[in-house]
Amino acid sequence: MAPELVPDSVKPAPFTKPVTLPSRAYVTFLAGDGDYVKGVVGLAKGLRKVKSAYPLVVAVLPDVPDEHRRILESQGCIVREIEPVYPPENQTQFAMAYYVINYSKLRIWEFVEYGKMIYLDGDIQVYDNIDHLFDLPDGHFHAVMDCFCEKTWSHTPQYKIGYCQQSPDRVQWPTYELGPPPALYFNAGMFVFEPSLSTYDDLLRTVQITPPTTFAEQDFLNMYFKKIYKPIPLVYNLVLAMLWRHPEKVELDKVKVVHYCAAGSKPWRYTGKEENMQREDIKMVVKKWWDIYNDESLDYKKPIGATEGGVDAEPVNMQPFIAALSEAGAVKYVTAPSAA
Ligand SMILES: O=c1ccn([C@@H]2O[C@H](COP(=O)(O)OP(=O)(O)O)[C@@H](O)[C@H]2O)c(=O)[nH]1
Ligand SMILES: OC[C@H]1O[C@H](O[C@@H]2[C@@H](O)[C@H](O)[C@@H](O)[C@H](O)[C@@H]2O)[C@H](O)[C@@H](O)[C@H]1O
Ligand SMILES: [Mn+2]
Repeated sequence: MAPELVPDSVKPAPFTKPVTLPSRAYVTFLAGDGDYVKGVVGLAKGLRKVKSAYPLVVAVLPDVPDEHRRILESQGCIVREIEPVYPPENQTQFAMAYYVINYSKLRIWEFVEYGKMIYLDGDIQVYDNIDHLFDLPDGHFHAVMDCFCEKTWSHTPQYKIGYCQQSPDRVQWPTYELGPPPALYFNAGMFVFEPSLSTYDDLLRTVQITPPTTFAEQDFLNMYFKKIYKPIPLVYNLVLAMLWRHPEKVELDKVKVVHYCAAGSKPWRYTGKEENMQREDIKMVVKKWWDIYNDESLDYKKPIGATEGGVDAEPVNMQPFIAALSEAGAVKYVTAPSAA
């Protein structure tokens, strides 16, 4: 029977009405029964390593198997099933055929039990605490600007003339011939947003009347939030192509969030064979990802005495804890009357 702890330094605090702050959480998206679940496990462990104060919610499609959901719950994730969102019938050639399923990300606007959320792709890793981003002003859509220089953009006028918003002076946008330059455009692998049922309903209504385009929900979100989009520094979402497309803008040791979206850079599938994948900086960030993924000290441990596991919760052995405290002389404890 665990003795009752009665720290003699504790005085009952004067009763104050608890202040309930709108809750906050990170959220990611998982589809399919493939290996992206490794990305989400890595993300959960990375957020733990940087001591984030907020949970990670995982919006899973129905095709995510129970075994993967259990793995995520065992890593402390909050697993929420969502229904897919499909764009209207279309002949569009998405940059990647599987992008069609990424419209399902829009379901996260329905998570209104949270006042503010930070969305992170499953192929993202967080290497420094970014909890302060939750304090960004409401009423905007905060995300990092994308880069137009990869072949995936070859269908666009900006790619054809070599213009990129990351280095607008490198090739000037020919306003006379082409009109105003494209609006600032964000990468949809990471963004700060406020869930809202009215926005959610409007998003779903609007997506059904918007012809799909190459970058699927990323293009759609850029169009939808164009008026309130606020760029945040690149350290919050390093799209890896920036390393070879705009190296002068990247200080790798200052980067807080790495987005493994360059072709061949997904750590759990890394072979090093694709273009740019033999770069020393790429090999270093892939190793950093694996170091976290393989670090068992970062696995989730149920809080002491947590019973959320119900009847199967492991009885917690309090003795070492009490011994350490009593050695420190911090606590005088009395044995609670036996319940037996
Ligand atoms: O088979 C898939 C493909 C994508 N995703 C999710 O959708 C996000 C967006 O896809 P991806 O990151 O591959 O796009 P990229 O950023 O590489 O263009 C991923 O990070 C995952 O969170 C997934 O769970 N399973
Ligand atoms: O479904 C569309 C996807 O579009 C984006 O990926 C692209 C984009 O970043 C391009 O700029 C890169 O060239 C490309 O490599 C990369 O895959 C988002 O990262 C992803 O979350 C998702 O929205
Ligand atoms: Mn991604």
